[in-house]
Amino acid sequence: MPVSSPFWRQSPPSLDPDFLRQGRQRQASLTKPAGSLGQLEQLAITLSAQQQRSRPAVDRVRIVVFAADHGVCSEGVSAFPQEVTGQMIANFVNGGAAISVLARHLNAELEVVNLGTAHPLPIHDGVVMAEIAPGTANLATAPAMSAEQLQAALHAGQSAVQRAARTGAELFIGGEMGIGNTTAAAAVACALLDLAPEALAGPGTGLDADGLRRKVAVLHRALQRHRDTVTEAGQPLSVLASLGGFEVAALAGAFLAAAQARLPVLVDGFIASVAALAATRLQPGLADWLHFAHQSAEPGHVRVLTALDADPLLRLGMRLGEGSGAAVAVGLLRQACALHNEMASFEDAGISKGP
Ligand SMILES: O=C(O)c1ccc[n+]([C@@H]2O[C@H](COP(=O)([O-])O)[C@@H](O)[C@H]2O)c1
Ligand SMILES: Cc1cc2nc[nH]c2cc1C
Repeated sequence: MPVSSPFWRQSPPSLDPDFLRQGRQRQASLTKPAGSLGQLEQLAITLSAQQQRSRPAVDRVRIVVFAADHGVCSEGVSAFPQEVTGQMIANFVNGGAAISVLARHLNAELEVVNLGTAHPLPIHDGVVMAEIAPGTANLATAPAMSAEQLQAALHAGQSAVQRAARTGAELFIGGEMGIGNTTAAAAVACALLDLAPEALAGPGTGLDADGLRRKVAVLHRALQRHRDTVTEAGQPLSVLASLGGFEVAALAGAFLAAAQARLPVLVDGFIASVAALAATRLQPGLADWLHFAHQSAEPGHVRVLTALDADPLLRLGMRLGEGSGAAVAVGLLRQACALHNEMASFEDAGISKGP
């Protein structure tokens, strides 16, 4: 039997050109001046080509929150203590977190995947256990994870997408929860974009000026510690293993697997976008499958979005993670589909066409 390459080595499919053409023609036929629905027009056209449906829909939304802890927390890089990661896992499944509320109101399915927390948790029904280790190692002093742990995280992302596809999801949202993960995400982005920590580090959950200076110094040490590994060939994977987090790697795996399953992805904030950046560095064709929901208040996000050539739908000053910004943008995708699918054409409505 031939040995197949791992899923992250396989190129995502390209968008269906027939549906792209049909979608453009339909938008041009609707009773509005050409282009007057702005970004909503291309959104509907792209969704139509992604789903290979002339009438795209995002009624069935699957939100997966990947949670994990970070060894770098021992450097004092977060305003919150590490045990909050596990406590929030409980809050997600108990229905009290922001993403729990948004998922309920969207009638979306919410799944929580625990990739490894440092503090023991009571068993919670409804949490998918995919524990890799009780958190990553401290990325300032050691590789955050081994090659095997990286593969386990990528596979955890793929498995979540396979479960989503089995339930007939029409849109995938990958959320994350992990105290300290803005440090890991900033480190990955610095390495991939060759930018200084000052450009990517921000307050995260609410660091003060002293805390932010400490975070920048930790990032400098981390980049120095890993300078040989992160400049090797096969870079995105070595960068993720040296500097990432389990949830960042799982998101990268999930995005790649979603594209392979022809499942459109709505990307959330800073951490999710860094995962998208690593994944598109691995497979540039992934870009066709990603929609960007919002620009986070985390200052480094804009650098990452620019590198991805992304034009996010919203700018609300959100900086929560969990998939919350993406969940808030689902309404826009639904409205883009409704307009595309239900508006009358000039011909049907008997309205004179312009230029
Ligand atoms: O998504 C964002 O843009 C975002 C920006 C800042 C913070 N967060 C969330 O806050 C946590 C990480 O913040 P920190 O300060 O502990 O690194 C993690 O659980 C993220 O989901 C998320
Ligand atoms: C309370 C809290 C909720 C979160 N959700 C995502 N990141 C978070 C960080 C904190 C601190």
